[in-house]
Amino acid sequence: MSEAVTRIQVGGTAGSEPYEVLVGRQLLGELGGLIGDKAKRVAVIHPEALADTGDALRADLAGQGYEAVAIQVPNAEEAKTAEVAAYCWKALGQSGFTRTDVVVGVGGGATTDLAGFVAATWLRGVRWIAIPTTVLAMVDAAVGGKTGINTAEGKNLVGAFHPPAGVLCDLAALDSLAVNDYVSGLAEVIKAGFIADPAILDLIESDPEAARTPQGPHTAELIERSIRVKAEVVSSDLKEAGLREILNYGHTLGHAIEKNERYKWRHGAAVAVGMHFAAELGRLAGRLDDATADRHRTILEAVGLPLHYRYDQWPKLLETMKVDKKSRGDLLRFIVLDGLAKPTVMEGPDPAVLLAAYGEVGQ
Ligand SMILES: NC(=O)c1ccc[n+]([C@@H]2O[C@H](COP(=O)([O-])OP(=O)(O)OC[C@H]3O[C@@H](n4cnc5c(N)ncnc54)[C@H](O)[C@@H]3O)[C@@H](O)[C@H]2O)c1
Ligand SMILES: O=C(O)C(=O)C[C@@H](O)[C@H](O)[C@H](O)COP(=O)(O)O
Ligand SMILES: [Zn+2]
Repeated sequence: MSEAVTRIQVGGTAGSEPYEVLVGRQLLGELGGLIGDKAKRVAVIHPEALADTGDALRADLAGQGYEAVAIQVPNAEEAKTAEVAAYCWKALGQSGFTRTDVVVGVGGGATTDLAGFVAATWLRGVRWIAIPTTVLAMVDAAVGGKTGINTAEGKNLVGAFHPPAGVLCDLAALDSLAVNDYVSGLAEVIKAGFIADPAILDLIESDPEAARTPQGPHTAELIERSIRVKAEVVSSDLKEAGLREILNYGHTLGHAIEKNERYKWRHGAAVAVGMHFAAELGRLAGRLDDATADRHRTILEAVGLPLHYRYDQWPKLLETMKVDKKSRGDLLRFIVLDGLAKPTVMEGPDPAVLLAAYGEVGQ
């Protein structure tokens, strides 16, 4: 018996085209309809780890009459570079890709960020469809239209807001994911819990060990709840004029750690440390109650996410945080909580409080 498909609408306000995020199994039958009949060519951008999936998709699309090409890119953050984007542009140019043709990004968040960026920049913007294959990409990266690549100076420093035409989250894809990558995605799920939907935290805390696997009893609900949080925020503030900044909870320090580790740490792991830091910052500034701050430690630790980073790296991390996209001039800005599900912006925190918060995180 096939499981039900959940459809979550995104956008449709403030001039952005609406699109759907589908969550379920065996969703590939939906792809042809999303691509549409104006397209002649389809480029399937996939990571090395999903070579078979990329080729199967290409063959399927060719069988449907499209001129389909598969573009294989490196795994993980190695794909989010100007060089790899240029490689993709070359492949599109060589296949005669026009404005009515469609890019499909299948993979984790690194691949969908790259594929979306390639689609945003090719001919100043062609349609693209995301097929996220990690928890993190399903609940966060593939939804909301932030696309981009890294530079030597930092994370996602080059990019564009370019929403997809549709997102297909096939839960079966999660079965082949390494446990480390599955757990990394839980950081963004937990983020959605702290900033907007505490029921997510309750579900994870009811059995943290089960939450670490796709076979856990709450997998679909956790993914759907997190997507709804993201969908609601980006639908009202696509270009991060205000509200959308709450999705950056834990990211100011998290991105600095990723850069410091030359992108060898998974994004979710770095964001977990960043959320621990943000919770301590909120607590020490007298905004966040002890129980909610402590809850960050217990839930992140319970699913196996890291809480700590190297104490001696603070000066470098502070320097990197200055180019965070939330910074304004010399003003550092952090998302903190005024309480559970009450995210807010903290501007220009006292350097002594920042250091004290890092004192709880560094070791
Ligand atoms: N655009 C956004 O709004 C947004 C939101 C959150 C995160 N991100 C970005 O997402 C990226 C992290 O994404 P991620 O955690 O998915 O990591 P990832 O894309 O690096 O994937 C992790 C690894 O798993 C492999 N993989 C992917 N799917 C697989 C599967 N089903 N089976 C086996 N292996 C598979 C990948 O090839 C890679 O080696 C970061 O670059 C982050 O900045 C973007
Ligand atoms: O969608 C958003 O907005 C987010 O901030 C979601 C984050 O989880 C994501 O990692 C995003 O790519 C970070 O954006 P950035 O603008 O800080 O690079
Ligand atoms: Zn993130």
